[in-house]
Formats: sequence, C-alpha cells, structure tokens
Amino acid sequence: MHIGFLNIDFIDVVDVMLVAFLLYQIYRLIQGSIANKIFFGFIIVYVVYLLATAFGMELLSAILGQFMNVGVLALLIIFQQEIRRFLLMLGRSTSVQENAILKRFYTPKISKDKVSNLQAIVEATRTMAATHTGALIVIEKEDDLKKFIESGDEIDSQVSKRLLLTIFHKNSPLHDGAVIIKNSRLAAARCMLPISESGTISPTLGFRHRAAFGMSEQTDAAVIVVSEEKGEVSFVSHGGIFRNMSTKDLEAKLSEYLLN
Ligand SMILES: Nc1ncnc2c1ncn2[C@@H]1O[C@H](COP(=O)(O)OP(=O)(O)OP(=O)(O)O)[C@@H](O)[C@H]1O
Repeated sequence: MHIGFLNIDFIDVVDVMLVAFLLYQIYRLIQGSIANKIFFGFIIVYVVYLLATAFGMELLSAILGQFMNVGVLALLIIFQQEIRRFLLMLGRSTSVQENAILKRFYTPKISKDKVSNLQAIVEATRTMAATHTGALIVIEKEDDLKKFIESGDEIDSQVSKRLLLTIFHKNSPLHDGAVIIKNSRLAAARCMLPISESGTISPTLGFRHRAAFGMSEQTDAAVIVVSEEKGEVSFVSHGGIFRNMSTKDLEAKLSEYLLN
C-alpha cells in the first residue's frame, strides 16, 4: 500500500501495533508511580535529541547522544521493578493456568483438600479483626514463595486458628511481618514482603497493606490483611484489593481464587 511517499506493508502495520501495545503496557505499569515522571522526562530528552540531530545541531546532539547512551542503562536500573512486573505479566498471560483454552486440559496443582484449612485461617482473621490485631497472611498459589519464606523464621507446622492467633498476638516475638502458608502448612512467620510503590494505593493504607500489594504484584499469591487500626479484613491479589470482607465472603473468595 502507498500513502504519499510511504510504502506500507502488512509487517509495518503489525510492527506499529506491537509498539503501540508495548507502550500501552509500559504506561499501565508505571501509571501513578514516580517512574511515570522519569519515563516522560526521558522521552522529552529523546525527542529533543532527535530534533537536534535532524537540524544538525552537532554540539547539542553530541551531549544528548552521550546522555542517551548512559540513559538506557540508567533506565534499566530505575525501572527494575517495572521490567520485572512486565516480564511476570507476559509469562503469566502465556501460562497454561491463565489461558482459557489450555485451562480445560489443566488440573490445578492446588486440590480441594489443600484448601480445606481455609476455615481455620478465616476464623482466625475474624477473631483478630474483632480484637484489632494486625495480621498479614500469604497463601501460595502457583508461584514459588521460597525466597520470601527464607526471609522469615521457618516453622513448618499444621495451620490452626490457635497458632495464627498466637503468632499475631501483640506480645508475640513473631507478630511482625507476614505468615506464609504453602501446601496447607504454615511455612514461616516474620517474613518480609516487597513494598508496592504504586501511586494508586489509598493514602490511608500503611505499610502492612503496601506489603500485601507488593506481594500480589510480584506473585500470584492470595494475601489477607487484618488492619490493626480499622479492624477490617482485606483480600489482595494481582494488585487489587477487596476491603472490609465478611467471613463468608473471604472464605468464598479464597476458595474461588486458589482453586481456579
Ligand atoms: N515489608 C513488609 N513485609 C511484611 N510486613 C510488613 C512490611 N512492612 C510492614 N509490615 C508490617 O506492617 C506493620 C506496620 O503496619 P502499618 O501500621 O504501617 O500498616 P497499615 O497498612 O496502616 O496497617 P494497620 O491498618 O494494621 O495499621 C509492621 O509492624 C509489620 O508487621
């Protein structure tokens, strides 16, 4: 196809569509974060560099050219988290579990008996919410949480309401950080989770909730937060939050999320 002096073929159209898709995904990833401003700053410098080169401004284009060379490396470092999230998202959307067609032939690793102890977890959260006891509980789905488990104190015990209440009791030496549940066992307590840098999180939520968001952005784990301040229970997954959940809704949400 010819448009003026341009000769456009099918591959060019696919090329432009793919670039548009990539730019849109990058925009979605950095939306609201501080990285957003850095990214647009970089784009402005790049446009000025292109203009300076086009108009033959040698000194300016030489200086900006040097900046662009270092800038690419700097961008890789600055956008570490975003690049990681982007690759994770790509990996997930092409994985069997997320693919509607392949899903029919795929049996989830988590079977019904593996989520049978959800009731103990849900009941513990109800008691903790009533007593304004802060808690952070992470339940592994498909992504391996080994590195987060290793950041805490390994326990490897059966999950029970009493154990969860004991761990998160204000005077317990294990109450800080998160508990991680893996294969229906309480794998570890006092685990450090990554803090989300997203600018879309409500400013009324503190670090406990930001850690839940961070974990859900980097893994497919289900995260439950009990707010010490508000006494409310939230469910966080894939960077989204359901706040103020009733016991019944939380249990339903957990089994639906973990079994699908
Ligand atoms: N990176 C982290 N990983 C795991 N737990 C964390 C992390 N950062 C903070 N926490 C937990 O969150 C607690 C602090 O919660 P903070 O009051 O800041 O959060 P919040 O979201 O306002 O929760 P709350 O509503 O319970 O007050 C810490 O004592 C610690 O137990």
